[in-house]
Amino acid sequence: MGQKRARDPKAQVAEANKRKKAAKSDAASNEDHGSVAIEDLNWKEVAMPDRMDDAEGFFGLEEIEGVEIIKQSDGGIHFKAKAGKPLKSIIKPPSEDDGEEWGGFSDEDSSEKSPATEKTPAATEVKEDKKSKKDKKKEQNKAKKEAKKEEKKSKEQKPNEPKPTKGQSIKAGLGFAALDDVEEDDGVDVSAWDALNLSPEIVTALSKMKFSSPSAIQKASIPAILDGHDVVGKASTGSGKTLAFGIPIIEHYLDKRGDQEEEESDKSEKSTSPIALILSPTRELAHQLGRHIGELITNAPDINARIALVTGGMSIQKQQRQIATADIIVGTPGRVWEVLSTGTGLIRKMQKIQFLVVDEADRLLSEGHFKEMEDILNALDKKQAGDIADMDQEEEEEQPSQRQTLVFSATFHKDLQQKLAGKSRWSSGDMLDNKASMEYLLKKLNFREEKPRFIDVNPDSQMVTGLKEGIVECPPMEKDLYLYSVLLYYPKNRTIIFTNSISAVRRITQLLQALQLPVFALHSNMAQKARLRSIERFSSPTANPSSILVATDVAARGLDIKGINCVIHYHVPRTADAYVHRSGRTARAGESGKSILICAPDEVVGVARLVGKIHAKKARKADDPEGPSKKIPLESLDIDRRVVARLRPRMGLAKKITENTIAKEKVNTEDNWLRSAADDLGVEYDSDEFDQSKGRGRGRGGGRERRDKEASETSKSEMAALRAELKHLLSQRVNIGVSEKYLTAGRIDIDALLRGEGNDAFLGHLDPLTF
Ligand SMILES: Nc1ncnc2c1ncn2[C@@H]1O[C@H](COP(=O)(O)OP(=O)(O)OP(=O)(O)O)[C@@H](O)[C@H]1O
Repeated sequence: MGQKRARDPKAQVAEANKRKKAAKSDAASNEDHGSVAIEDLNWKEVAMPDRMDDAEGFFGLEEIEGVEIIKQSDGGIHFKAKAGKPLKSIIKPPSEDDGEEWGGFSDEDSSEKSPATEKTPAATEVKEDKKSKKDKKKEQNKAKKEAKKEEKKSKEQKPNEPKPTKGQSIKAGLGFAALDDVEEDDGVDVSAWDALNLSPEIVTALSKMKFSSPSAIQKASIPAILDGHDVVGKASTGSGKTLAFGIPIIEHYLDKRGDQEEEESDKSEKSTSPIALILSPTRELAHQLGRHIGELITNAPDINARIALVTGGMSIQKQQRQIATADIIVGTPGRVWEVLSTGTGLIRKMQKIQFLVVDEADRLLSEGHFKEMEDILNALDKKQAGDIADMDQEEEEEQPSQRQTLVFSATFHKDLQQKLAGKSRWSSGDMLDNKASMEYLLKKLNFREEKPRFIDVNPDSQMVTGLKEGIVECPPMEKDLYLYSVLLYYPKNRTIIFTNSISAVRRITQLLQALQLPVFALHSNMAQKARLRSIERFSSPTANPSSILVATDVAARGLDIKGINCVIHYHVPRTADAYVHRSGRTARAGESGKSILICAPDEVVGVARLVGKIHAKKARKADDPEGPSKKIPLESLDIDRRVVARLRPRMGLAKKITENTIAKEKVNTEDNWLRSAADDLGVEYDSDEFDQSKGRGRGRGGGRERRDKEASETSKSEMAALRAELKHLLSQRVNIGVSEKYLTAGRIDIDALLRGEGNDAFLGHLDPLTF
């Protein structure tokens, strides 16, 4: 039977000293007699869920298994191993301090581990000694790095090896086959990274990934992070922010591994405290961050850092097991908190992290994640979730943390930016509004330095270079028609369409499906697996190059999908930042792309103001003749009226089919719900009777329901007829004022069409849109 004892934390230090002095001789002599004293037993702390960390009475329980109690003649109690178990299975192994490594420390120094003595001069000495040892180790590592680098360089400098051009080497998008095998000799010249003095392992990975030079944010942030600073990084979408923090994390992993190899060479188990916690606002983004950093690890020789993904939709227990052995944890705040707070010992592990990364920080700190962020930050700093009103008191208790805090985004609203840069003071008023909550969280981030390094590599422009911005104005009821027209203008473009509602995502997806376009949906009401499947299908390298993803703003931030050429805003974004992030799904990593707003006339003024705000700084600099123009770079795109007219019939049919399908689904859902409610009540459900009693079809408010009901009653044969008619129309090219008999009269480049080039959706000459 397992034995338990209460552990008195105060007596621990003294007991440790006593135990240590007596351990060797006593253990040896007891072993001879087959019995062991209580203090020599290999006690194990009883694990408690982190939420019960402060549970009085349980705290400090220890247990041991496989022992038998022996009463001694002098009344004392000793223990021996149960029959069949070796004695050593119950004896405490020699402590770390017993090793020769830290020779020269007295027994008193062994209490260095106790928090009570951590700040004594002796402990400081130990720390300093450790530090100098660390420094030495670092120097050795550096020397090793240099040597390896030289070796690598000489290998790389093969004669006649063509150097890739910059454009060739930069490719956006990880694709989902990102972890595919990479050819050993497939690397590029990476000498442009030399100034950052990275480990050869990482340089090799960068070469294999074909990242020939660091991006501006990487060049500026990596050295600052490696030097131990807190960093707030701002750079445009798709500019490589992930590796700007990912590379220093892996560098730290290598350093730590080097230290451990030396310090733990005599230990059977390696320490598994994680190095970094990376928080992201959405599941997709968390997965992508994990994949991107994972790609760096996979391509680096001899790096086995483990990444745990902690997002909703997966098993909590599994995630807890993964965290226990992970080096890097990437997750969304809600799930991270759920997993940490219900786990055992996980919070304590997390308190040892070296890096806390808040990606898409303006979103994480401002919106909807307040509670979980607060809980996580409190837990990291060993505080209980506090009342906001108690902030002043908490302020006094706050100590700068040891970890580095890295905060990144493409957008920081002015106020947040100033606060992060330490240019404006924290307000201490009512903390209940949004702005105040954000400030409160910022304080909770607990930077280790008074002012973090604020690195803004694009202070004058939030929009990425290589992006063209356009606007299509259309009648309010014809957005679908104009959307379809734009899609046909750019038939071989991978496109994301953003809407402001889940119902719009559902409707537009069905509409475009009816029009036989390769379309996928993404919104937060979808099951996790369906969400990942949509992204995977949309982004797969083998997917149709004209694939379309219809999404809410859940896809607006961070998603890095290869080859997206076009972003369409079906609904005007609600904020300027949303416009920046949505548009940033294209024109990534030096590529080009276009962002098109579809607007009703009454939306145009608001849109112009929104886009103007984003480009304001650039426009203000227009006094400089070499500088950018004062004009807002938003092209008005004219869709040929003939195109719109020719597409109207097919759009009419597609809309009818979609409305009928959605109405049927709705009525079925409602019927199912009523039927089960009637079942619960033990009454019979008659839909006609219910309709009459509800007055369906009569009076105010009955119109929509009536239409739904009528639509849902469209017979199968009517639907089949609609589908057949649409199919027929879709099988034909859209004729833009040319008769089939003139096909060969030089107005159409038949050869180009046969080669699969040009726009084969149309018959006749069509002026391209201005971009
Ligand atoms: N040094 C580099 N050279 C070339 N490509 C790079 C480099 N660093 C990163 N990339 C690629 O650039 C793309 C964008 O990177 P990342 O997703 O980190 O951008 P981001 O700045 O975080 O964008 P967002 O603000 O939209 O989240 C990725 O496909 C990545 O593989």
